[in-house]
Amino acid sequence: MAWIQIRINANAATADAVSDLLMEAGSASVTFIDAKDTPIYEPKIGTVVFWADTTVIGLFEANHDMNAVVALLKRHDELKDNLVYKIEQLEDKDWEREWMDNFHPIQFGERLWICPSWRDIPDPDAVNVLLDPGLAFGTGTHATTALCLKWLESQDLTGKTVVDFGCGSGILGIAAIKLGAERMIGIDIDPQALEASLDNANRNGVADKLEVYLPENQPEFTADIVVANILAQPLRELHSVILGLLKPGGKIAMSGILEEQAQSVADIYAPFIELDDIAVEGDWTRVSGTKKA
Ligand SMILES: C[S@@+](CC[C@H](N)C(=O)[O-])C[C@H]1O[C@@H](n2cnc3c(N)ncnc32)[C@H](O)[C@@H]1O
Repeated sequence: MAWIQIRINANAATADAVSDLLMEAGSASVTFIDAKDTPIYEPKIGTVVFWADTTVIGLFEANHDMNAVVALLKRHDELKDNLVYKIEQLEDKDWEREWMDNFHPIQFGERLWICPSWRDIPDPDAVNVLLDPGLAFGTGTHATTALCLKWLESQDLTGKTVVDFGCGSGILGIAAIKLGAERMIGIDIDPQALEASLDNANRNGVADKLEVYLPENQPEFTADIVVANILAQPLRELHSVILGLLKPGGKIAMSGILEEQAQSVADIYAPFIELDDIAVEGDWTRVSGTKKA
């Protein structure tokens, strides 16, 4: 099917209203993107926070009357005199397939492969994780996930209990199980991430070793290993929660940390963790170490 999209320059105050108007105008989907690459640190659960410069994109069938869409948007008080937008005809292609076509098996370290579940496994003798991220984050293509996967691949996980804090697709915890861990506990604020993690655990035949929880439901326990690929701000703010999940002598790897933020994360964890050297991949880093007794 052919599609047409409208991109509207909005801000934190208008993005929600623009989205509502696009839906009212018949948009098949509305997407928000950061116009200026400014990270938003974790909002409180139940709140929606937009970037100061947010682009709102509405997708319509190609024959939709876009003049009517623009007219509707201009009825909004803050948009009527300064609506900045761009209408683009999209190439007619199968967008879902396009994404799938671009996701290929990737190797991490010596043993580990992340394989899209719809592709052939390149090396049947390797440690293979079959993955379909669904609506959750985590395919292995992002440097932050890659930093954690390489770290997990370098550890002896045999018989260990692993916490995947911010589990997304479950990629890190499931890789840990495939690398020998006995039990994985996934924690995420997003119910879709818990669902994707369970689906991927089933796909890999390891569902009996995996438990997933929203933070408010997680039981009390401590683990041998914690991996947390969230962002620097929540890693700093939640340091006592995250450290509370780790046994003395246990190991932790954290990512989602930009290079300029790494020292501030390391400083907060240094009193409790014997830190390794900070690992860097592109703009992103990994802070890791061993919990002091
Ligand atoms: C960057 S993704 C990482 C997904 C996957 N672990 C990976 O490495 O690719 C971050 C995940 O952390 C979750 N998250 C963010 N803040 C969190 C918090 N405070 N507690 C638990 N999960 C959180 C998000 O919902 C998201 O699924």
